[in-house]
Parts: sequence; C-alpha cells; structure tokens
Amino acid sequence: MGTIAVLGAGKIGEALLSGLISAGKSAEELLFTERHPERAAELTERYGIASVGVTEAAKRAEVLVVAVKPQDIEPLLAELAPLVGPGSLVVSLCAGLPTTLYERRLPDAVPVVRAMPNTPMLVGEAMSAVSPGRYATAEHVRTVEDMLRSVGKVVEVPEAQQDAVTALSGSGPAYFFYLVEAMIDAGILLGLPRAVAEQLIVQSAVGAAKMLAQGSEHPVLLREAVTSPAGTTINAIRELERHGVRAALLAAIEAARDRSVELGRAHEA
Ligand SMILES: NC(=O)C1=CN([C@@H]2O[C@H](COP(=O)(O)OP(=O)(O)OC[C@H]3O[C@@H](n4cnc5c(N)ncnc54)[C@H](O)[C@@H]3O)[C@@H](O)[C@H]2O)C=CC1
Ligand SMILES: O=C(O)[C@@H]1CCC=N1
Repeated sequence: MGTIAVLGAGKIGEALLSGLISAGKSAEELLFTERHPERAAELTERYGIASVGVTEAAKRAEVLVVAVKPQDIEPLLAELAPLVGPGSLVVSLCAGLPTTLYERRLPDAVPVVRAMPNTPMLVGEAMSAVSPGRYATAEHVRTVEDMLRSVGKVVEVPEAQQDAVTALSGSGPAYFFYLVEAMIDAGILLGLPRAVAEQLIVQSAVGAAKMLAQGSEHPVLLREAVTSPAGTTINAIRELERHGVRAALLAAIEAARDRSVELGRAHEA
C-alpha cells in the first residue's frame, strides 16, 4: 500500500489517519495536507504524522486521498493537476463528486477511485463502498479496498449507486446518533438521571448492533422477539407508526441522496 497522504485533514481525514494508525500503519507512512496551520499542528501533535504541502504529498505518497468538502474541490484539483500522472492513485472520499470530475480536471489516464467511508473508521468499524473510475484497474481497487478494510468493512458498488451509499452509510452514523440522543431525552422525560439514561441507551445500541452484525436473524425477527403480545414494546411501535417514523426515515435518506446528486451537479461544467 505504501505511503498514504490525506489531502484535507478535517473530520473524515482524521478518522482515516487515526484508524490507520490504530490498524498498525506507522506514522512515517502517513502524510496529510491541511490549509489551517493550527489544525495541522494539532494532528501532528496527536498522531506524530507530518503535515506537508500538496507538492510533497504528491511526490512521496503512493495513494492520495482527497478529503476536502465538495465545495472546496476545484482549487485542490487545480493544485494537484501538474503533480499527478498515470502512475498516481487518487481516492476521492467526497460526497457527490463523480470520478469524471477528477478525470476532466487531472491529466490523462490518472487512476481515480471514488470511496465513501464513514466516521466509525475511528474505531475500526467503518462501512465503506468503493467504485473505480475509468482509468482505475482491479489492482488500484484492491489497494483502496485493503486500505479501507484495515479500518472496517468494504463493498464494491457501481459508481451510479454512490449517491445512495452516501445517504445510507456515509451519513448513516448520524442517524443512529440522532436516535440515541432522542432516546436519552425520553429517559429524561421519564425522570431518569441523564447518566443512567445514557448508559441504558448506549449499551442497548451496542447490544442491538452486535446482534444485527451477527446476521443470524433478520432485523424484523429480532424486533418481533422484543415485542410481546399485549406488552410494552407494541405500544411504542404503535406511536412510531402513528408519527410516521418509517416514512420519515425513507424521506430523510432520499433527501440526503438528492443532496449528494446536487453536490456533484455543481461541478458539471
Ligand atoms: N464527515 C463524514 O462523516 C464524512 C465525510 N465525507 C466526505 O469527506 C469530505 C470532508 O468532510 P469532513 O471531514 O466532514 O469536512 P471538514 O470540513 O471537517 O474537513 C475538510 C478539511 O479540509 C481542509 N481543506 C480544505 N481545502 C483544502 C486544501 N485545498 N488543502 C488542504 N486542506 C484543505 C479544511 O481546512 C478541513 O480541515 C467531504 O467531501 C465529505 O463529503 C465522506 C464520508 C463521511
Ligand atoms: O454530510 C455530509 O455531506 C458528509 C458526507 C457523508 C457524511 N457526511
């Protein structure tokens, strides 16, 4: 895999660097660029990883991982264009941005892989999906998959599905955090101390996630096993249905997908 440079070390850039360090990658094989010097100093202090300019990153790294906001992509691609060639490997983590954007802005035949991870990279539990661009070979995809597999699980999807992936698993952790936050509030409503409510809900989330990850039973069966006849859970389910929570989730994730498409369209020219 060689040296990996993260271009733009914000939340997802840090999650990747931190996850790779935890997975045993040495700080010497990692680099990052960051336009805010205080942020760069903070990360070097925390992980011992060198902050460099984009020229040095392109010279020293085998893999260049783009992790700036989609709105900040154009100046970065302009900087990168004279520094990369067919022997480079560019990985885009940016929501909505198609590989064709990179292929148009960078010189001919630069291999690009679009990948969508999520923040659980920080704890080695990411879900990532990868899609090769026009010039990326199976070997390039394997390199990116190996990198992302060291911080979680990976699937390959056709690039046309990446906006849906972004809405589902890229943003997905936020939906679970939101749900947990709301459930803790319910504990407060029922008069529980906040610390107790937090422990009850977080551990219930961990337990439920472990059961789901085992995959031996479908989520519907797991939910039915908690839902006793004339019991407490069915009363709660009735309220969730009455308030349209399922429809709200479908609409929310569809809206996230639409925003991903829109972020890509902003760079169509
Ligand atoms: N936050 C998340 O959970 C996920 C984010 N992503 C994608 O990752 C990208 C970054 O997202 P976040 O980390 O949340 O944003 P962020 O705003 O926390 O990080 C972006 C970083 O890039 C830096 N930056 C911008 N332009 C630069 C340049 N030309 N050179 C060097 N540094 C530059 C900024 O100073 C900032 O620290 C986005 O495209 C997003 O779609 C993908 C998956 C999950
Ligand atoms: O909210 C966003 O745009 C990014 C992409 C996926 C997760 N966070």
